[in-house]
Amino acid sequence: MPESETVIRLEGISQVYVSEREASLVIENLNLQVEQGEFVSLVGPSGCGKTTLLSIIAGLLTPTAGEVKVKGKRIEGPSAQIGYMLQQDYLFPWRTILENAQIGLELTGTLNEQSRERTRELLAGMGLAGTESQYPSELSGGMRQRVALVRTLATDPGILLLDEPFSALDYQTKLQLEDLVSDTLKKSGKTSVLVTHDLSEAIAVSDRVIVLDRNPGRIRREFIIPEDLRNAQPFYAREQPGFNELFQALWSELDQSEEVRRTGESDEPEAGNA
Ligand SMILES: Nc1ncnc2c1ncn2[C@@H]1O[C@H](COP(=O)(O)OP(=O)(O)OP(=O)(O)O)[C@@H](O)[C@H]1O
Repeated sequence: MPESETVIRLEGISQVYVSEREASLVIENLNLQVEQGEFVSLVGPSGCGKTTLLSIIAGLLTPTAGEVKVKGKRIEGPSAQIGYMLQQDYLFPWRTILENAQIGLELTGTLNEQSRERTRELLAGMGLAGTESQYPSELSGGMRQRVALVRTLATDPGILLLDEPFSALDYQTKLQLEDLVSDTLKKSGKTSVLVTHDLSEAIAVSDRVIVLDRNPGRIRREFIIPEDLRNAQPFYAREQPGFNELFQALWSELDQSEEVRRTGESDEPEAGNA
């Protein structure tokens, strides 16, 4: 088994948001490592700082304390090696599908015949061949989200940050897209961090699921997903033995996390922030 390589390293991350009325500690002394090719999901109660963490990893937000390293180098701003995909597709309605998909290439000055061809291939791989000259309004929600994924992958980032990318889709489309995304990212060896509220999605697509506490955001517990679940396609992982037990364990951890919030008590995280 090859030695793992740490791609993302968060060290002692704290984030305080300051408004006119108050300062709130949203994340406290959080440490996290994500290895090359690993798929990690972050789950936790609303407001525990999941999106804030993704923004910090993406270099869009400088943390109040601590540092982020990507492949050993400190992140100080947005980087071409990190792609970010959101709940909404944010496609430009006046651009065709191909023009939307290659916008990152234009912005990074890397649009050429070769990268355009690669984008066409990515569209075809997502079942979108033939839509290149159509406009976003002519596509379904699931198709648009696939275009958004192609746009993110077109610049070939090594790291993918996914902030609830499936949550606005109907259930069937969501399951199909989970399979497609998981398959595409695994085959291309990307390192991925997904934020989701859907526990079964987190179990089905991840190598590791991290449960966060709120007030302040800290790692409460992490779950390593067993190999047979990891090797199954997300759709079928849900039918594997052990899936329901894992779901219950995660649910219970989340419930306790909510309980901490409701009572205002501090609870020692079981797995620590390591
Ligand atoms: N720019 C900001 N300024 C001040 N407070 C902020 C800012 N962004 C987020 N917050 C606050 O920080 C906390 C964490 O927000 P964040 O969006 O990171 O949480 P989350 O876990 O992603 O939430 P959700 O699951 O609801 O999307 C929330 O209380 C939010 O109101």
